[in-house]
Amino acid sequence: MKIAIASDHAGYPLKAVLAEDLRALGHDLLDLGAHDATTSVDYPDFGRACAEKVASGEAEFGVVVCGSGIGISIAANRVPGARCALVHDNIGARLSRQHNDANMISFGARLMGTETARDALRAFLETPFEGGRHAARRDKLG
Ligand SMILES: O=C(CO)[C@H](O)[C@H](O)[C@H](O)COP(=O)(O)O
Repeated sequence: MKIAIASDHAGYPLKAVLAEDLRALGHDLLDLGAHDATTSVDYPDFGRACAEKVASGEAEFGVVVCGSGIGISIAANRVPGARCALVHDNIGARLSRQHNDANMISFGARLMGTETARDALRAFLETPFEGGRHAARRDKLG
């Protein structure tokens, strides 16, 4: 799958780990930065850039990371067509796909463990949207 990934400086260390996992799984990665943890950058720029790749169809899914996961998910969700879920664990990752058809996932690198994020990302990618009663609700998200 083509997957876009982005972070700010705070999210960079976790983004690097997740990007490596995605490559190892054979996904085609579009890495939109940031490219180091020391240069301070602004999460809205990276959340928007990633969401635009997903909304345009250039990427099937998007992964975004900042310190808390909050700011970069807010930025992503301001792009029409992006459904970015701020996820803290495996069950949230699964539900974001099953019920919300989320096409982006957001993590807080300063708030969650690396292994939990790795596990949640795998769960997100392997879980299908359930459709049914959830489809009309998803459509109402715009
Ligand atoms: O914006 C955020 C909160 O949603 C992110 O966690 C940022 O990564 C954080 O604010 C960056 O903070 P810093 O003190 O500039 O490193």
